[in-house]
Amino acid sequence: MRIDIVTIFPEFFDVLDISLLGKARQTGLIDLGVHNLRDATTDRHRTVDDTPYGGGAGMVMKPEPWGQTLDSILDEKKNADAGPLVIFPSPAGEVFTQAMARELVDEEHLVFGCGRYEGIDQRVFDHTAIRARVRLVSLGDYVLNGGEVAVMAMIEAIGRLIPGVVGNPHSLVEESHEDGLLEAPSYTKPSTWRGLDVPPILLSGNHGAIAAWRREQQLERTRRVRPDLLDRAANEGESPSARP
Ligand SMILES: N#Cc1c(-c2ccc3cc[nH]c3c2)n[nH]c1N
Repeated sequence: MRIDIVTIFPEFFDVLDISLLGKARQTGLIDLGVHNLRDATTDRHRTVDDTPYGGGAGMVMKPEPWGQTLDSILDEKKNADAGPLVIFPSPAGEVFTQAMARELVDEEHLVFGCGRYEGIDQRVFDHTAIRARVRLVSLGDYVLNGGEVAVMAMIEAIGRLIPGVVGNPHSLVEESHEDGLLEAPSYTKPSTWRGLDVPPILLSGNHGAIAAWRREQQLERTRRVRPDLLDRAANEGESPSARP
């Protein structure tokens, strides 16, 4: 997978040199390009923002540096459907979910555009949508100062699903949200710790009973902590376990 990131804080993504994603880059599973939006400016101060038309607090990101930077990433010869998917993190976007991560891991090329200030001039989204598929995506219902944190989270959630990135692919299946439920509690040695025992079923060796116990734990935890996930599954006509 090719990933391009447009940002005014390129050093923010230095962390993608380490851990599993860093290894994925070394082995060629992920090809990453980070583009400093200020490199597309022409003034001495490398200005990327200006005051908003219509007034209002804060500053808006100018369209010109975005247009020039995206020109260097998007292949004009490809039609919009054949080219990369351009994702702009935005509090006004569709909420990012594990299902979306699973959908996006099949993309050959993702471009992430990190806004700052009060956001990006709307014409950047409109013009980009002429030449590429565009999605505004939100990390959740809270306010961040820019798109970089959201892009980091999305890249990790998507990148770890690329075959070969995570050592044991089976571990991807038994995680929260993979089957529409929260994961069951986990335990390891010692069997007693500070007077707290591991549930005896987990020491029984009865794998069928262990699987049933874990399933019940998932359902109980999801009912208690995230009943909305059960509602979502019901509305989508799926049993929580029905993950494609
Ligand atoms: N994704 C996401 C976001 C943001 C966000 C994204 C981009 C910019 C650019 C300026 N401020 C931003 C906030 N806030 N909350 C979320 N869940």
